[in-house]
Amino acid sequence: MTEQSSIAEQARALRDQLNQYAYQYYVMDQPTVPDHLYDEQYAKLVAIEAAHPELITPDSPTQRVGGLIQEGFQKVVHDVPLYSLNDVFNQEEIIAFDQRVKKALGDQVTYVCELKIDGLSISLKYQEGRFVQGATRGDGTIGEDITENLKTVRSIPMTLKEPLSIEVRGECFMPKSSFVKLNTEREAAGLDVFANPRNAAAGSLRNLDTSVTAKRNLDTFLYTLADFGPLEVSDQYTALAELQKIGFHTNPERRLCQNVEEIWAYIEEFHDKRSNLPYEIDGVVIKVNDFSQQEDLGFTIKAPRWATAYKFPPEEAQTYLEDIEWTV
Ligand SMILES: NC(=O)c1cc2c(=O)c3cc(F)ccc3oc2nc1N
Repeated sequence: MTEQSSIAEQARALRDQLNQYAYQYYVMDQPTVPDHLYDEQYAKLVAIEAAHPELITPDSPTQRVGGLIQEGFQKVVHDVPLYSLNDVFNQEEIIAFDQRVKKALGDQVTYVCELKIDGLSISLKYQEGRFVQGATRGDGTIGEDITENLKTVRSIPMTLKEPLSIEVRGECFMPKSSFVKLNTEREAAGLDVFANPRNAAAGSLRNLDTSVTAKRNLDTFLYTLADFGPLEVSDQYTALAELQKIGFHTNPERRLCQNVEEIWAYIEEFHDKRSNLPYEIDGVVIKVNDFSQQEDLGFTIKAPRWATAYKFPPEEAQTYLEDIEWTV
């Protein structure tokens, strides 16, 4: 083997190892390697790439730091629209939703409940397993191309575990700890603070300087494929497991519910747990689990008939700010 190819081999091996560590850390929430070992291997890759820039690849972990100053954001037309959800606010409305669903489908319906992450809707496109485009939801049909910003979000895979050409949708959010740290720094620097993590995530993602995005510790939970074609999945619960298997961060609190009682128990459980979660939620999304049943129900002009979003009462607005000493 020549010197050059062994260097290229070293770079590829380091890249793959570091990307696998990142998958374990950001997607599986199971750190497998002490930070100093990660840092050592990262430094080796940086050194090789500095000496041999031609070996830098788009999925190298060294490309996550951003540094591109963009003029503006291009528009992206979503092939499959990103619909919004109809909101419900109490148990009676959930019972009515369940009755409408069963009127159309019969009694054999299973639901999947997911936490409603209070972030920014994003759509991610992959071609043969490589990340090619990321966009905001926008008005559901036209969004903004924020591909370069999303490349700095560590939980978004630059290459999938399988060479799939797919489009996935989910939420990009700022964890509460990152939000408090950011506002503390901004306060100390005499800058305006962000009102809530959702605004902070939006401001960080839609920043023309990607090195700013890279420093904001954004995270993601993906929850749906725009088309299920390439993956053999027939229901939402399985789809979430598949999304995780191919490389995406999914929210672990999802639960299959057989009836309104189980849905309501899930809602009460996470209403109580809400303030202890490391990210903000503003409710629970209830979905018919089976995809063929989702298809039977279809969509209205603006929302799916097979899903609804239960919103927590507003007066419980997040009060986690009280646990830090604000400089007076
Ligand atoms: N914020 C969320 O955590 C969240 C949001 C949506 C949607 O907006 C959504 C919109 C649709 F048209 C269909 C399914 C959806 O599923 C969703 N699932 C989630 N977990």
